[in-house]
Amino acid sequence: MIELKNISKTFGETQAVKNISFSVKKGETLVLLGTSGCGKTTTLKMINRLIEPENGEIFINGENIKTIQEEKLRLGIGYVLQNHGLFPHFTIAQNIAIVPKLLKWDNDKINKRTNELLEKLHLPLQIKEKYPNQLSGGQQQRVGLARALMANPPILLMDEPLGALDPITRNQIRQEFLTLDELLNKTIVMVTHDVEEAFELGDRICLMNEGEILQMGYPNELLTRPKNQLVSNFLEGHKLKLSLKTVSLISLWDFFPNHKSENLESLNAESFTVWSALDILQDKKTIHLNFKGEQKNLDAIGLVSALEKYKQNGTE
Ligand SMILES: Nc1ncnc2c1ncn2[C@@H]1O[C@H](COP(=O)(O)OP(=O)(O)OP(=O)(O)O)[C@@H](O)[C@H]1O
Repeated sequence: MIELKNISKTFGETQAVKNISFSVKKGETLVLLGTSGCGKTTTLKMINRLIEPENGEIFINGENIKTIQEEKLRLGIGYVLQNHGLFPHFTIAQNIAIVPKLLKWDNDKINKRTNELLEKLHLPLQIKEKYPNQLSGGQQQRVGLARALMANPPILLMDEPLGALDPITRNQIRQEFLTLDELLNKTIVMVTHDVEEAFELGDRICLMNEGEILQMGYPNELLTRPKNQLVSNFLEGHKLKLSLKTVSLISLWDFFPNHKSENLESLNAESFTVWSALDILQDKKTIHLNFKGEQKNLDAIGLVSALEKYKQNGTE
């Protein structure tokens, strides 16, 4: 779907991107992860030609993007900017309608689609007549996403979409991203410096450093088979949490104590990782779970002991 071949970009003395190549499959979310200044944003902006590379080529669906007229290219690519990028003197409705106006949609169609997206993104319809600075940071960020999704582009580029938000709002919107139907079939390239965000949202991760790719792979691969010490060091402080987030409850199922739940209402074990189960167990003493017709009760001690057994079994 998107393919970068030997791409480089230099600004004056700074080699921002050094001969990188990667591809993103249709429907996949690829996260560009790395510390500030490693070349993530420059890479992203070369995909919609906001920046032109000096070497290399980029293809979308096999077509070299140099041969596609810039405006036409950008109409097929939604772009969510760092700090939302809304125009301050436009109302929310006007901000959201920018691309549909270029596509010459009639007002009725724009209005219907706007309402549909505001609803899906949990935004009240009254905000349409407001200006960006009358909205909270989280609402502005959601509007930025709505604007990018309006014309339902097959590709979405997102630059630190949650960067300016407090951790709680950030976490909340992150969860919404994971379930939003509008994002399900999109090919997404997202930039972040937040390791947990990358592991939660990315199907694959491209870890960058000083304009180069350190490692590209599935979250689990980076965690369990880091290519070198730099990758390992980058993930070091997050390893425990990330590994708990990648272990699912069903992989521990056989190690859970085998007494039946008396409770008729139980949760599907398939929806949980060890991390999310621990999160619930902070408030509740026991979780009632079901998996393939079996029911079990789980408390924090049972969970930790199952995790130990799982590790001893070498299944990690
Ligand atoms: N227009 C520009 N002119 C000069 N230097 C630039 C320009 N854009 C980026 N750079 C430099 O290129 C390097 C890569 O920048 P880039 O914005 O791609 O990094 P990044 O990984 O996205 O960082 P951040 O997370 O801080 O946005 C940095 O050293 C930056 O200072």
